[in-house]
Amino acid sequence: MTKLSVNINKVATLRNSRGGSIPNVVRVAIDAQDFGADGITVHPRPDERHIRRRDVFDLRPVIRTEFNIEGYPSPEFMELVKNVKPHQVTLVPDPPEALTSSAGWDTKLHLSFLQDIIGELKEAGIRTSIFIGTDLEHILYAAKTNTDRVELYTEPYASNYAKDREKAIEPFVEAANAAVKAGLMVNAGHDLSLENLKYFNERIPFLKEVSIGHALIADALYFGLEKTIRLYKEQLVKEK
Ligand SMILES: CC(=O)[C@@H](O)[C@H](O)COP(=O)(O)O
Ligand SMILES: NCC(=O)COP(=O)(O)O
Repeated sequence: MTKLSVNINKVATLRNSRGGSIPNVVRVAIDAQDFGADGITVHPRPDERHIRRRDVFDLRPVIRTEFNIEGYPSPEFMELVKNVKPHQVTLVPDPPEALTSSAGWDTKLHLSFLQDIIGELKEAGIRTSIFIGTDLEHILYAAKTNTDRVELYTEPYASNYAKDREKAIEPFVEAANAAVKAGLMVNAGHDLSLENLKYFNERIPFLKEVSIGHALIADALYFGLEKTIRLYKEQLVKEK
């Protein structure tokens, strides 16, 4: 079954808005795993707008599922992840001022850089994933980086889902098949939600993991975290 990694960036956003420790990010990570999350994802951005460096160290010992840390592989980021040693690092090409992640890597242009970074992470015993779009050449070059996985950037799917879901999913099915053919495993994330997740998972049945944060935390404001995680997990159950 496709694993659900809950991204708790937005819990930290709420906490930081008042400068205290409510909601408690570590408590939410513990409870999210108790409620069925298969992993916890964080994206410690350089400006610490939500997840802070301190959070990453505080979270590590309470992760009994999988810890996925996303980010641009700056020297500071690499020092952090090699220190913390999460199960997986997802490399994202975001510039420091990015509002959110809005593109995957040009793996052809950055091949040598990514090969070096992935070599360092693998040497540290960390599974690697590259955040990527559906350009088939980028998928092929991702395989040349020696990464374990790619994470398909799903915002274009989410934003076109309501208009025409068959059209929206097509490039992702093609890219996912090309990735598997190139020996890569496939993750996915960004703007996945209760509305669009089930169809995405049905059409790409070999998906290893989805990481979901913004919509899931927003849904938790209405349904509560436990019910919300259950609802998202239900979207990932494969029909017999
Ligand atoms: C890589 C990705 O698509 C998301 O995890 C992104 O990291 C979300 O970042 P924000 O929570 O800062 O929007
Ligand atoms: N890698 C995607 C992720 O972790 C969460 O993205 P979003 O659900 O907050 O858009």
